[in-house]
Amino acid sequence: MDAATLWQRYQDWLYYHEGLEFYVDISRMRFDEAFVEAMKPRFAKAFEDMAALEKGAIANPDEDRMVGHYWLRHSQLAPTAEIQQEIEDTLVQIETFARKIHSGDIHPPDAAKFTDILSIGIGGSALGPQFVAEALAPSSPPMEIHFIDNSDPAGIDAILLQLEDKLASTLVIAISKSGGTPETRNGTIEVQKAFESQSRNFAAHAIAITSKGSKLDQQAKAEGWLTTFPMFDWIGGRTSELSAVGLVDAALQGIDIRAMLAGAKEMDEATRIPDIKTNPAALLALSWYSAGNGKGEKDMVVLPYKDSLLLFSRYLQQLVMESLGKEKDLDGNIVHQGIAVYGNKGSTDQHAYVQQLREGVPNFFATLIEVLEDRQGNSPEIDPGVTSGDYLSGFLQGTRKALYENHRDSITVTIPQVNPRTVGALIALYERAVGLYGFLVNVNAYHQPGVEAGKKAAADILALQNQVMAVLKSQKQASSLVELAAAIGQPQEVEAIYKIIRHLAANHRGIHIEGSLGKPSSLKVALG
Ligand SMILES: O=P(O)(O)OC[C@H]1O[C@H](O)[C@H](O)[C@@H](O)[C@@H]1O
Repeated sequence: MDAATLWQRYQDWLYYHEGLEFYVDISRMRFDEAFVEAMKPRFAKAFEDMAALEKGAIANPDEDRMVGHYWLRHSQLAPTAEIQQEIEDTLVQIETFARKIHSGDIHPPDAAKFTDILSIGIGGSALGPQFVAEALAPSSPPMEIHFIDNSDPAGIDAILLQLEDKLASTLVIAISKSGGTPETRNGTIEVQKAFESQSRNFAAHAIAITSKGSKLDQQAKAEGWLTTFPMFDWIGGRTSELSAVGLVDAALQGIDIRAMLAGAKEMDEATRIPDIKTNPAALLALSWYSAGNGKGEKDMVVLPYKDSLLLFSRYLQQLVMESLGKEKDLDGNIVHQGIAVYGNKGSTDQHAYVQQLREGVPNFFATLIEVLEDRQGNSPEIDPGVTSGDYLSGFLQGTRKALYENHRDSITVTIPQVNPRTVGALIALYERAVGLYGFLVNVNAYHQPGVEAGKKAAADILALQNQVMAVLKSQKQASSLVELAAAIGQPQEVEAIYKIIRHLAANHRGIHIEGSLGKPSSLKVALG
């Protein structure tokens, strides 16, 4: 395509949202008008399905659930007055709580104010709060946030070490929709023990964000935690950033949560329009479909050219991959759908893997996120008349051009600044694009049956470990791994038992080993 035709294509396809000053440019995705025409009937159906979802249809049929994250920022859209009231009450509850924490009206037993937040959660109960903290926390926030998002003991230690001298003024927020996720439970128990080791009353430092009646909810109520915030049944983990899950952390850090919600609401209005060309989420879904043939044949590489948006690609990884990565479509056909997402930030990644993007296996399309404002205030000159921000902007344009010239497509999303309103809008844009794409390829974007298999297998390993320990306790002589497996009645699990023993031995858990760990068949294992 010559320069004049490309410039015309740019102008023809450029989306601009006046109020949000938000641009989406899909001109560097190589689809043609015939493709757009062919997609129109599918989009017409997707727009209808989306409208039904927003009205409260059971859009997550396997779990028999409504899908209501759009109501969070426009409560009047909720299908019942009761849900509308719950949304509004929770928002007021969050704001009142944050105000009282900041003022010291609610304070810990041994300090005048809470100074730090320890947010414990995983998946959708961590990624949104982490992304928003990185993007929006002010330079001197009223409270500093820390996260535990794994069951890694060394990771937990690192966070507890940071907080060792500040536990007296630390507010712990346990976040789990189900209230039973093991990683979150483990982190919470370890933190509870850390408080107890300093003879502090954990309950007076803790709040929970969880579904009503969950195990976590019951624990918080039974132990008299400071308060609880509800996680609604009709909100999925990966679309929960604008529910209490994300808003409590954000409000406590002094982030304007009403502005986040307002930005999301404005974007929702723009992405509700049932017309491909004037709907930015439809433009993204169209581009994803064209890049990967509607089968996810190309990965989505996300490159925000702004350090504070570093975690956006990680956040999108769950939103896109957990929503779209499905074995079966809604009719039960095996489809193996999905779109792989990865990325960190530009131009940093230019010096890491852009070499492969430009010249290597062409199995991706890029999404470049551009922020127009370089920094608040003036920039020093690096070269005469040139700032660091000019370089960054040049690198973005350069990468886009170099990729396109070598037949690598890209989308560019441009926002004026990173602020609560634009971040809310970005979240809403991608939530809607994922929803529309899910309808286009006919998958349930709101369940995650595949995650359960791994969770169940992990629980089986822990059960096996208990059985191994019970057998070892009852035996005087050392046993081989094969003998142990036979004693448990699970001869097929020798390899799993070997790995359990190796892990226990590395952690001083009373296991005595003879033989070489490098030669599993040589091992004799006993307690003591
Ligand atoms: O909020 P929770 O119930 O603890 O769930 C946390 C996460 O765990 C699961 O494995 C799901 O796949 C995620 O969608 C969810 O966000």
